[in-house]
Amino acid sequence: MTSAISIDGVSKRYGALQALDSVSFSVEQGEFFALLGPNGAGKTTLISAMAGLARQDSGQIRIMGHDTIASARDARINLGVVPQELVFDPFFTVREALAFQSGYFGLRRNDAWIDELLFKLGLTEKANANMRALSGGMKRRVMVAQALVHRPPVIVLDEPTAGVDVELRQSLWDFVQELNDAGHTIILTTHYLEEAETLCSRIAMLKRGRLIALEDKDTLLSRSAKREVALKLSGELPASLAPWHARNEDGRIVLSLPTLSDLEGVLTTLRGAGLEVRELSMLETDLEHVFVSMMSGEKI
Ligand SMILES: Nc1ncnc2c1ncn2[C@@H]1O[C@H](COP(=O)(O)OP(=O)(O)OP(=O)(O)O)[C@@H](O)[C@H]1O
Repeated sequence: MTSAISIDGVSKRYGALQALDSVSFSVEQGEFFALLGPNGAGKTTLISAMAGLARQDSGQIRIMGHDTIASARDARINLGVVPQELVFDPFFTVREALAFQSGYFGLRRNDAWIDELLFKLGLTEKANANMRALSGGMKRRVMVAQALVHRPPVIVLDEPTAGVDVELRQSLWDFVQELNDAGHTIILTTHYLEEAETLCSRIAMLKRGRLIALEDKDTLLSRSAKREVALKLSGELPASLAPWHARNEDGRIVLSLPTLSDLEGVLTTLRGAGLEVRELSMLETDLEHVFVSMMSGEKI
């Protein structure tokens, strides 16, 4: 099956700044994929190149098999991008904005789908309101609707929940999840790691324009999962275990073990030192921890 998105050796410079450095990866059809990275990592640059808004210096991007440069129009028709910034014409009503966007894709009779989008995104009552009169969250919903007017199979959301309240965030995710269930491929960039953790099945991480990780969420989590152990002891931690001492937390000593099987040795050492283990628990690792570790260059 053709990949939804295939990115092959894509590089882009802005003057002396290498915004993207030989980035390659593919997103398969039907995936819910997360693209994570700190500010300035190159996420928006990559999305702009996918959408044909910026041109890479080298490398190739294909959307549903269509090259974003050689077959720009076919590539664009297959892609819906919800931009990070709110871009709109303040003089249009919501419905007009969506009709205009449909026209851009050559769709003249698109009212039924526009009505459905308005309904699904809770915008029905705002259909005839001017864009400038909408709250930020409502404008954000219109951005999502705009990206979907041409029913693209591949949908990219560039930090869609920035500045969006909890309730809207949840309804937005329900809707995006519905689209994914219906077979749409979703690529999401977000700073809310818990969103990526709950929604996405595969995660790519960019750092200074380079792809530093690309893995199944579960693999990524299990790479460092459950290797921290919190202990309450009857006395001081023996000096021989000091190298594994990560921190103290809530009156407990947290050890960071290279592998889980090292726990056996730890317990033997503690017994040998005549110490009683009053409490022992494994600490769960969440994506946030993995992310921060990888971004700080720490080995996990
Ligand atoms: N048009 C441009 N001209 C010059 N430099 C640019 C331009 N667009 C982006 N950059 C630079 O390229 C780098 C990557 O930016 P980009 O916006 O792609 O990162 P990002 O990962 O999307 O960050 P954020 O999370 O802040 O949106 C940054 O250092 C940015 O300053």
